[in-house]
Amino acid sequence: MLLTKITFFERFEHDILSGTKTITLRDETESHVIAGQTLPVSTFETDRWFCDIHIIDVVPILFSDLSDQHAKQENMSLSELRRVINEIYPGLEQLFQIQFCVVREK
Ligand SMILES: CC(=O)Nc1ccn([C@@H]2O[C@H](CO)[C@@H](O)[C@H]2O)c(=O)n1
Repeated sequence: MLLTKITFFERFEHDILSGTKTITLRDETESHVIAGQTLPVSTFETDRWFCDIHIIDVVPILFSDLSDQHAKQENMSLSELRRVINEIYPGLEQLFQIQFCVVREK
């Protein structure tokens, strides 16, 4: 079943809107989006809509294969990215990289 919306933690809103965060790494349950889809984005905390994103692609990626390139696309250092993912998805190895661009803003 395709997702019809996606949420992000509020603390990433600025980076998403400024275009410095262009990927998100999710678990399998949150990976059901496809290239070409446009999705409304809201904050996880209060479900406040703040933009629409266009999905560029979705590819599987292992936690252990994360590189500086992924971190750069998250506007973080690699150690920061690994720590953030470990907090959200403790011990999870199989992730999915969703690449996106913002197409409409609040
Ligand atoms: C419930 C919900 O909203 N979940 C998530 C899950 C992930 N992320 C961000 O994606 C990147 C890799 O995981 C990091 O920047 C994360 O913080 C997010 O913002 N929100």
